[in-house]
Amino acid sequence: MTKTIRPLLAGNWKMNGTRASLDQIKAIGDGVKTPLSDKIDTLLCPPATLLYVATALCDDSPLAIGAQDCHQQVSGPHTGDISAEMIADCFGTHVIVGHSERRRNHAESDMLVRAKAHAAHEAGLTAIICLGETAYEHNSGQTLDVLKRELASSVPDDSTAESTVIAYEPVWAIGSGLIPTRENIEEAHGFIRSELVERFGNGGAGMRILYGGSVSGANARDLLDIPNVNGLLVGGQSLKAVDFLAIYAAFERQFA
Ligand SMILES: O=C[C@H](O)COP(=O)(O)O
Repeated sequence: MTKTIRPLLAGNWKMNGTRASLDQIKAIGDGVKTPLSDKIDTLLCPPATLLYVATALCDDSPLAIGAQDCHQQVSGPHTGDISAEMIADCFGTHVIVGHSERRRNHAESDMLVRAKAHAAHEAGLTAIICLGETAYEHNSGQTLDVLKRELASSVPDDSTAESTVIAYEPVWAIGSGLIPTRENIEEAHGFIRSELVERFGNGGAGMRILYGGSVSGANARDLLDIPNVNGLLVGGQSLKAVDFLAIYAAFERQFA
């Protein structure tokens, strides 16, 4: 772990959560109010329907609230979409773009992801840009080729350490209970770091690289111990406060 990079614990609720789940958001917001919260950034991305209420609910908490996607344009005839400006208007500070579920379910290309990340930057949001190989690509030794292509095509030129977070999420590890080996994660994150430094210099050296895919309270500390893992992007285990806070506790142990 590069200790000078401030770690980030981010939760992605995906298409889960209704008003009945607001008590979980409140409990997470309260649970991350600890003496170490000045060393660890925390973020929760509920569905867009809960975004505005969630930001109000966590007003007095260090927990940031973000969205799971944005349109690449500011406004216009795009039924069902939301813009980065709308997220900022709800006091959201981050937006996930290029998650593999959107790349797969909505045929999102690298260039579209790049445009969405750029739109996020223009709105003053931090873009969390997701990358990662499929099981086939993993098994056929193409992981680094995929990461190289996705980094070059999905990350906009205006990216900085403040405006951009990279999330490495092997598609086959998402929701499967499977996790790459420590060596695989170290290699992937080290490769991402070297590509970022080559392209963005100091900005790339300071950019956070999160690992995502079957993260839990049981494996979080081991993951955080891997060089260039600057935080975690959590799906299923972010839905309940008790699970998310168990992962937060691993951050506290690692960075105390
Ligand atoms: O955005 C989160 C990831 O897709 C990971 O999901 P998961 O923790 O349920 O495997």
